[in-house]
Order: sequence, then C-alpha cells, then structure tokens
Amino acid sequence: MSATHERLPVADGRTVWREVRRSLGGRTWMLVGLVGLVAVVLVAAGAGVVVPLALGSMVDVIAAGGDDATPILVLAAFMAGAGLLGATADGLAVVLGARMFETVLADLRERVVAGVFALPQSRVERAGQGDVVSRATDDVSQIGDAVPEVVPALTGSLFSIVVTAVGMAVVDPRYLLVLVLIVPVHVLAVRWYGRTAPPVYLAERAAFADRAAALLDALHGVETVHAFGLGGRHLRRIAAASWVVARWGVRAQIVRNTFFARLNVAEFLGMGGLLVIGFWLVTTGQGTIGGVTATMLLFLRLFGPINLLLFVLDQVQSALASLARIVGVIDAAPDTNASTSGPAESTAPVEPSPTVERAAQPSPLGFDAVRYAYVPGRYAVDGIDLHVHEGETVAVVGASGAGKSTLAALAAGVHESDEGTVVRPARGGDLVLVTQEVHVFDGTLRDNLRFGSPDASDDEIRAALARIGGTGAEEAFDDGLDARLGAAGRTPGAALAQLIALARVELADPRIVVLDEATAEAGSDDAIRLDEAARLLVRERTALVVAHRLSQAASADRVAVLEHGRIVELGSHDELLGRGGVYATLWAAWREGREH
Ligand SMILES: Nc1ncnc2c1ncn2[C@@H]1O[C@H](COP(=O)(O)OP(=O)(O)OP(=O)(O)O)[C@@H](O)[C@H]1O
Repeated sequence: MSATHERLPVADGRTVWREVRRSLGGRTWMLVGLVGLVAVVLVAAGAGVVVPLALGSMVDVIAAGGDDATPILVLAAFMAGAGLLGATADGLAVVLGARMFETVLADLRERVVAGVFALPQSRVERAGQGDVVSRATDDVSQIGDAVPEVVPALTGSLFSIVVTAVGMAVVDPRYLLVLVLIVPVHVLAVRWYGRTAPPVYLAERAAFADRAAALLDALHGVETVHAFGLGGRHLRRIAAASWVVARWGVRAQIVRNTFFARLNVAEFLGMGGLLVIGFWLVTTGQGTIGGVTATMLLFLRLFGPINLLLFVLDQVQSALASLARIVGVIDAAPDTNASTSGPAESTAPVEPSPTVERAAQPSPLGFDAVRYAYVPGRYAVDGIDLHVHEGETVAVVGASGAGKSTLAALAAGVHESDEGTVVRPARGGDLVLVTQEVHVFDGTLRDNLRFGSPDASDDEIRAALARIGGTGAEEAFDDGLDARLGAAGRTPGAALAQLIALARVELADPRIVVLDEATAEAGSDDAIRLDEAARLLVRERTALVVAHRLSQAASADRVAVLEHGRIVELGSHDELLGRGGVYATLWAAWREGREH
C-alpha cells in the first residue's frame, strides 16, 4: 500500500526561505526578543572566558610564592562572580529562546494541518495518512528540538571563539599558531558533512513517514486485519518499514560520528601543538606556567563552542530537511497562506486543473464536459453536462459502476476533473458531501451533531433533528444528547449513524448538499426513515443525490440516468417514466423487486 502512496511535495530552498520570512513577518516583538537574547548570550560567553584567565593568574601567583593570600582570594571571587553571571545568562537565554520559538512552531504546526485540510481530499488520500501525520508530528518536533538551540548556540559560540582567541593572544600571540593546524581540518570536515548529511536526513524523514503509514494502515483496519488473520502480514510490513528507519538512523549516526571524529582529530592536533609551543616558551623563559595553564584551559573551552556550533549545524541540516517537508504541504495548499490558524475554507485545487469555482454562477453546482479517469484512458465519468439549479434536487441513478459516486466526489471536490469544468462554491462550508462512510467521532451525541456548527445550542440541535424527522436519534440513547459515542462509548448502528450524519448537515445548514449514502436495505423501516430525512434535508437546498434506492429518485425534481459515465436520460421522474426508456425499465424492476 505504501508503495502506491504518492508522497506530498517537498519544498525547495527558495520556497522554504519565503515561508520562514512569512512566519517571522509582522512579529516586531520577535526582533526585540532576538536582540535581547543575543545580548544575554554574549554576556554568558564573556563571563566564561574570565575563569581560565583568572585561574592562569592564580597559578602564577602561587608559583611566585609569598604569604599574602589577598590576590588569590580576589581572583577566586572574580571566578565565582563570573561563573554565577554566566550561569544566570545561560538560563535566561534558554527561557527567552523557548518563549520566542515555541510560538513560531505552534504557528507552523497549525499551518501544516490547515494545509492538509486545504488540499483536495484525493491528494491527501494518495499521499497516505503516514506522510501527513509524520509531517505534522516528527518533522515539527525535529524543528522544535533544533530551533531554540540554534540562535543562542550560533551567537554564543561565535562570540566565545573570538573572545577565547583574543584571550590566548593576550597571554601570548604565538599560541594562535595552532589555528594553522586546526582550521583546515575543520573546513574539510564541514565541507564533507555539508555534502553527505542532507540526503541521508531527507531519506530518514521519508522512512519515518512510511513506517507511520504502515502502522496507521494496520491500526485503522484492525478488525479487518484480525478477521482475515492478516496480523502476521501487517507485522512483517511494519517490521520491514521499521528496519528501513533503523538502517537510515544508523547511516545518519555514522555520518554524525565520522564528522565528530574528524573534529576530535583537530582537537588532538591543537592540544599537541599548544603543549609544544608552551614548552618552548617556558623553557626559553619567554612564558610562565600560569600562561600555559590559562592557554590550555582557554583552548579546551574553545572546543565546547566549536563543537556546539558544529552540532547545531548538524541539527540545522536535519531541521532543514523537516522544514522542506512541512513547507511542501503549506506551499501545495496556497489558500492556507492567507490564514495562519484554523482549517482553510476553500477546496481550491493544488495542481493546475481545469476546475474553476464560480460562486456567482446562475447554477450553483454544475458540470461542463467533465471527464475523470481513475486509470488513464478508462473514464469513470465521461463527458458530463449537467447543471443543478438553485433549490433544485437532481437524483443520479444507474447500475453499479456507472459512475454515480465518482460524479458526487467530483461535485464535492474530492476529485479534481481531468477535463471540463466543475462549478461549485468557492467556500468549502457552502457545500457538504455525505457519503456512506459516516464517521462517528469520539464524544457525546451533542458533539457529534454540532460537528459542523460547534456553537449550536441544545435547542438548535433538537430543532434541526425535528426538521428532518430525526428526533429518534436522541431518543435512541437513555442519556440523550449526553450519550457518549465513538471509541470510548457506544457505536450506533449504520442507519442511526447515517441519521446523525444527516442531522449534522441540517444543523450546519450548507447551501448545497451532495448525498451519496446507501446504508439501509430498500424497503426496511430504516430506509424509509432515512429517505424521509434526506428528502427533508434537501427540500430547500440545491442538491445532487446519488439515488441508491429509486425511491430517492422519485422525490427529486429531475433524474439523471448514468451509463458508463455518461448521462443517457435526464428529466423528471414522470417524464422519464412516460418515455419508457432506461429509467422506466429500472423503475419497473425496482418496484417488482420490492413487491416480492
Ligand atoms: N478508486 C478507484 N480506482 C479505480 N477505479 C475505480 C475507483 N473507484 C471507482 N472506480 C471505477 O470507476 C467506475 C465508476 O465507479 P463508481 O463508484 O463511481 O460507480 P457507482 O455508479 O457509484 O457504483 P456503485 O453504485 O456500485 O457505488 C467503476 O468502473 C469503478 O470500478
């Protein structure tokens, strides 16, 4: 299954930059915070250099002998003060960093989710839930781990390196000769890492997505998996996906270790070089033991910031791979760029598509020469011209596989047409699709009913139920609207779930409804109740109804008969019966089926 998944796009560098600028834009307080953060970090770095220099001086005071302890006490006080100042500034930097960046991250996470909502449903389905979930979780966490460290580490480390080098030069500029040894090693290591790491991180992230997809597939279909005894097969698939993650994880770790090993070589060369220079200076009387001590301590301190800087580089690489995947989703759904929170309201297409949305058309829902194929060349919908007028109900009938559900999905924007134009409202909330896959959410009956209109009162909910003759949905449970449904509560039967879905739509009150539901057996009490609810729901709305039971067609204003993706008859129920064509035959067969 994951093999057939078509992953969501990954953004290029330029798009990532544009989105980062957009995220930071309009946040003047961030700039002020950033300046404050840099100032605090610089204080911490400056305080850190005081300790080795004071320690070196202490060694020289002790080596010179003498009874006066005052200079040692002064130096010790200096060191303690600097240590305290450095620790306080470090702590402050962490708090400031977290405050600032968590806000941006929350915004990013919201925009990924909004981006997913704005993508055509079929595009999200093709990508698979694993890809979507891993981008909104793993990838955002990756950035969340990296970002709060990057700014303090970059500024603090760079400043520490400069101050430490100055400190060494103050003791004796000749100590700086070791830089000739270590700088080339660093440059080569960083260049190698910059080439090697990014593709490995990107592949690691993609493997996370595949593993998530395998897990979600198995968990969602757990009952089917058990029923068919497919547990072993799914376990093997998850295990295989986990092994791919593990292999990429190991490769990423090898890259990291190799990189740090090269840095250790630089450290080793530097320490050796300093010892040689120090030995030469002291034995020739040009330096003191205290000077060598201070320089060695400074040099050791230097490697903390250098390693931190390069470690941050590592995190930046990994976070950039995640950012490219996140921005890929945000960028693929252009409408989300306008709003930074909450789901986007439009179902605008992602790829250039012939579908246009014209809110001000005389017909609010329609098809002009629309074709759609699941498999290239085999059109499930093959040249449909049909316009549903304001307030009109058009029923679509036809044999199984004629293309009815595909037409409904095109009307609702689940699929984008391959050819022709689908006219539908620009705002997603104006059109609601009800399919037979009704989802009962984990929550009370009340929560389930007001899913599309969260502020509805109990009176409004009851009024909506009454309008579609669905008060039975509340009466079915002892605790009425407070009844707990979904995974943690009761699971309503298929017909009741369908009634809840219809009431949900009535309450949300969209202008256009597309119905493609067929849960109950024709002729059963449930079917009669659902037919009536659906009829009342579409009564004053513009509606396209896939009539799985022909009783649904009889009450429509017009009926479109579909064969092999084409409309072969179109007219009112009575007109079509009078014509004695395909519809009349279907109707006669259906009536006969019900009578026996
Ligand atoms: N996801 C899919 N992938 C490939 N082909 C599909 C897919 N969904 C439907 N089809 C094919 O497209 C054609 C139209 O299917 P569609 O489900 O729209 O018909 P329908 O009239 O709604 O049938 P039914 O009444 O059985 O639901 C059929 O030939 C079907 O096999």
